[in-house]
Amino acid sequence: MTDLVRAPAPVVMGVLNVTPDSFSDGGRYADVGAAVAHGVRLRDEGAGLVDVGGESTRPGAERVDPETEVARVVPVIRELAGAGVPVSIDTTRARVAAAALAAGAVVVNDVSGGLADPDMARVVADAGCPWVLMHWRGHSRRMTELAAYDDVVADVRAELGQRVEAALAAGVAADRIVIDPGLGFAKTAAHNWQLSARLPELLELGYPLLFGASRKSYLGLLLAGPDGVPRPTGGRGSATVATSLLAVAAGAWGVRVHDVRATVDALAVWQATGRPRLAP
Ligand SMILES: Nc1nc2ncc(COP(=O)(O)O)nc2c(=O)[nH]1
Repeated sequence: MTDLVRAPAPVVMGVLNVTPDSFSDGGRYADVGAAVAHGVRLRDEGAGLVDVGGESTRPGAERVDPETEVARVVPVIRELAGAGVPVSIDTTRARVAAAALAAGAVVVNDVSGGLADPDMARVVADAGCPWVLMHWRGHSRRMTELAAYDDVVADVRAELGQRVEAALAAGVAADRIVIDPGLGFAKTAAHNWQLSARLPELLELGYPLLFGASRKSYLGLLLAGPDGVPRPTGGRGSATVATSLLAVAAGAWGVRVHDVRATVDALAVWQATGRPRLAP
């Protein structure tokens, strides 16, 4: 297994959604050949991981059955792994994760942090692979109810801590765990900015942190024009690079992005400048 979690940070995780309805690139890579070509391109641009997802995680997106999800991701993962591309599987289902690992994936990226499928911890523990535990409050359109926090950073930290404890209790090794604040999942734009500004408080949990802001709607709101219309997803690349770089400077282990080259270039500047840190 690739010990990515011990890899020198920062890791750039390139997004490869093989779904017809993902919010920013839905449908573009539904064809296996196109998907594999894009995954290889992301690796060639400097992605340390290519994150393959077969079910849109967009709030309110139609769920797909496990068979469909497996059919979407396994052929792509098998070819990417065969081409030497390190792959993470973006799924909340143990069965899909197991099939993806068997096809050559080396990391499980679980937006539910293990909540959606009680079997996921066993699959990950048996595989001995890294497991990204993202903060999540369920598959739901009811964003406002789910986005109720006293202090979003303290609450996310506490809930991620619970997910970590559950993973450890299930036999997952501590050095295989990566945490993720889950930007945009049961969070308002204000919550996302508070989490971005206070990442060191999440890092106090003692685990590598993956930061996933790429092209998300809160960036569109920030960049809205005078008419109040949010910037479309295709125009959020610069803001994504900026917030990803700031997250790395604050101590993030990795960033999950669509635009790998731009991110890798920005991180090269950060490295050349001596890897300056944001004061906690
Ligand atoms: N670990 C992790 N995984 C994720 N998977 C999907 C999305 C939704 O974005 P997409 O539809 O562009 O993939 N965001 C995350 C995230 O923030 N963190």
